[in-house]
Amino acid sequence: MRILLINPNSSPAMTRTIANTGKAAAAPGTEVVGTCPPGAPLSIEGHSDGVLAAFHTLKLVEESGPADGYVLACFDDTGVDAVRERVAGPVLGIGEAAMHAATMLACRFSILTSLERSVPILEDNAARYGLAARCRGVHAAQLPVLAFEDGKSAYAVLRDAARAVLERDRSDALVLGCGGMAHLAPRLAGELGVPVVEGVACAVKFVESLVSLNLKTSKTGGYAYPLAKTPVSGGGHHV
Ligand SMILES: O=C(O)C[C@H]1NC(=O)NC1=O
Repeated sequence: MRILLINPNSSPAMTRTIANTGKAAAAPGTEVVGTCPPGAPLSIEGHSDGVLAAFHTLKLVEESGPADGYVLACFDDTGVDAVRERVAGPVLGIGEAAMHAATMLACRFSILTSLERSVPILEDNAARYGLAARCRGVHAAQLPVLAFEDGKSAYAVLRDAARAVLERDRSDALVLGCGGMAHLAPRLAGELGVPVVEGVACAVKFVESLVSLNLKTSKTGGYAYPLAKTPVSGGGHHV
């Protein structure tokens, strides 16, 4: 099978990190094609970056060859609903994937993301997924997204913030709330003593499973293919 793994921001370093993480998680026989949309913001920090990234991601999907499944590797799950309308295969964002995985491992989980501005977006997503009761809190390490490209300097800040969050929330699992943190998960797991859930690998494995079960995105409701736009003949009169 072929999974298109899209980093919706245009950071080359983060795209490499995400692609490497996805390829390492995939089973033999699963081709993971890692890419990012040219023209998208270098990082996604808040609503307007998200709108721009979703636009360019949608264009990239439409210009890419067919894939059996899709992973969108921005923790805000940017553009997931729109891509689901346009393709047949399963589409999963790393936020939704990681949150669901955490509920299978722990009673309560916390999310640690980059900046405060992302927190309300992720809180709203957890509620939309029906997981607000299991998510004890969403917190920011107060590091810009691109800071995670230099794992060394960001790691200590992230680890200390994670310890504080787990203690404050009394959570028993931690979800990494940024695609750029993917490569830091194994080391954090070793130091924190709780499951550290990272969405890129989770999303690739979930999509892989759905494809292997021949399960695709439903086309009878909210994710139906868009209708062609045909103007009413003689239309254009304003009443
Ligand atoms: O908002 C965040 O921090 C997370 C999100 N931004 C981004 O460029 N990739 C992400 O996963």
